[in-house]
Amino acid sequence: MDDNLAVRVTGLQKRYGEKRAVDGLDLAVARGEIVAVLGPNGAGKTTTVEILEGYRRRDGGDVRVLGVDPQTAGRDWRARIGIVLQTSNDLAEATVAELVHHFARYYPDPRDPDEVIDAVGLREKARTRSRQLSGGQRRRLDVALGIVGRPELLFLDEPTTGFDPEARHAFWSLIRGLRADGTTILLTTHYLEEAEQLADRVAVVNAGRVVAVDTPADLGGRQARKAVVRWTEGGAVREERTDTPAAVVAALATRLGTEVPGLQVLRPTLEDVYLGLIADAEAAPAPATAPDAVDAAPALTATEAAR
Ligand SMILES: Nc1ncnc2c1ncn2[C@@H]1O[C@H](COP(=O)(O)OP(=O)(O)OP(=O)(O)O)[C@@H](O)[C@H]1O
Repeated sequence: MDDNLAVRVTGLQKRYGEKRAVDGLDLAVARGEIVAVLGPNGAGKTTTVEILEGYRRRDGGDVRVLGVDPQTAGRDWRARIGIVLQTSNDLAEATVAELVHHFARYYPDPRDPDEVIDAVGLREKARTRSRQLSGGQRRRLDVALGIVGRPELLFLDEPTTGFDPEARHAFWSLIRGLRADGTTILLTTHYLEEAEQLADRVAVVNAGRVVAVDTPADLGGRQARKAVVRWTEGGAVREERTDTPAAVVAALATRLGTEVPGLQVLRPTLEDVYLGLIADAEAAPAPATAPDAVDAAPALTATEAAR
């Protein structure tokens, strides 16, 4: 059944007391795909991921992860998924190498622990105790422990929070390498650039349901949005909305000379589109079923230098 799907969630419900944390969430993740789940604080992302990981029970809906219901899954299933947990304080005295080697022994077909330590950029820190790592280094250790079991499906909950830009780029390369190996990845993030860099598709969650799911390029009709060409003329900023910005720029260059003063071509960034989707979702009364796409135009704020 749906053999090409690593994750299939339909009508997921989870309440904490009166609070509906997840409220009819649908999501499908194909094998080999990277899906980023975006959404504001409290949208229900972590609750959903924890249900998929088998750490929380649901109140309703159907969930299949690698073809199995996580609520009744056993050890074999658990060995096929990778979860990036916060490093336990109990293990603070162990070194990076000890921890990665130790965790590898829990799995039937682990990756080489030393290769994993290299892959997350911790070779220099292999003999360092985990309590002596910086926040970003500790997170890389978390990732190492999540992937050492060679999971078919990896859950990453806000994996690069606290990373410096260089570490974040190194982490993205690591994730692309895992995808190239065929690993399916479900990640939550608040970094829109991270979603754009890594995800094949993004799912936007608001108030416990998915309000849009698409490729980063097409989310919310992004490709179809008009560009804005902006320039300075006669001391004033002028702009034109257009489907053909190159033609507008060429016409301007002919009219004003080759260097058009203050020239900018603006297109909506993923962040613009995301913020527009959330604003629309919050403005709308809760629908009976979540719409696939919302096509109101968010503000254009991004700048893309014209060539
Ligand atoms: N154990 C809990 N008990 C009661 N309420 C909870 C519990 N865990 C989460 N909630 C509530 O459920 C809602 C969804 O929380 P969740 O952590 O899933 O959101 P999130 O999208 O992951 O948010 P963030 O981006 O802040 O991590 C929130 O309103 C939160 O306060």
